[in-house]
Parts: sequence; C-alpha cells; structure tokens
Amino acid sequence: MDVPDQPDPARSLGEQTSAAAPPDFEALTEAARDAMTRSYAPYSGYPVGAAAVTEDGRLVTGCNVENASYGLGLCAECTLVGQLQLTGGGRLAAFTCVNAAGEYITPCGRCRQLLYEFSAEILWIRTAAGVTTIDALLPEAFGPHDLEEIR
Ligand SMILES: O=c1ccn([C@H]2C[C@H](O)[C@@H](CO)O2)c(=O)[nH]1
Repeated sequence: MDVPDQPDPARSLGEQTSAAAPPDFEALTEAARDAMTRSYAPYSGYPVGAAAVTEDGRLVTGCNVENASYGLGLCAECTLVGQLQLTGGGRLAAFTCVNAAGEYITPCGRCRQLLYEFSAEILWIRTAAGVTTIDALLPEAFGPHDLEEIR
C-alpha cells in the first residue's frame, strides 16, 4: 500500500482539509471511537465507529446499525455519509474507522464506493496499515463521471 508522509500533528482539524498533505488523525480517531460506542451490532458482535472531516472542516461520524434481517445491516460508513448529507453535504477530506478494541480497520469494498462518491480531490484514510487515500483503496473507481460520459 502507498503510504504518504506522516501528518504534522501541529495542524488543527480545520487545517486538515489541505489536499497537499495527510492530516493529523488523532481527533478523528477519538471521534470514531466515541461513535463506535453508539453502534448497534447485536448480531455480529462487532461494533464499528467512523469519523470524517469535510473540506470545510466539519466533523461527521457514523456507527454500524445491524438488523434482524442480517443482509440489511448498515456499515458505519453508510450512516456517516447519511449524516454528511443531513448536515450540509460537501466533500470528505479525511476519514477513519475503528473496531470495538479501538483499532483501525480498513473500509469494506462497498464502503469504499460509498466514500468515493463524496470524496474531495484527495480523501485521506487512516487504516491499520497507515495513511492512504481513497484512490489507492479503490483504483479505477466507477463514479459520477462514468454516468456523465454517456448523458
Ligand atoms: O468497513 C466496515 C466493515 C464492517 N462493518 C460492520 C458491518 C457489520 O455490522 C460488522 C461486521 O462485519 O462490521 C462496518 O461498519 N464497516
């Protein structure tokens, strides 16, 4: 995995939206761990929390919400993009998600697609392997541009 330079911890959450360098993920990790505590995961027993910062410096969070009809469960990324849209929309500049142990996890395939839809020019993502980007996690992504091409 391509791991860019490590972030400058002196920069604030608002400044983390610069596309030039990855942000300091400390505050986002804290927010993701807090969101994880609101998870509803009685079936998998695997709570997940997610947090992201938008280009204009807003914090959005999400947690997984499962269902007795197992396949209908929502990943944390799913509720996060819902909250993004409900709180003003915009583009995601940095994202992370954690499990119940507070450890970083890497978004599942479907969630990479969800994040891609709302990503800023660069969307930095902190995973267990380090800091990466949505473009590295979802190369050759299908997206809105593909639909535009045939309209
Ligand atoms: O990126 C991921 C991967 C998994 N989960 C959730 C889905 C399910 O509720 C639980 C176990 O897979 O973790 C997420 O929320 N995000």
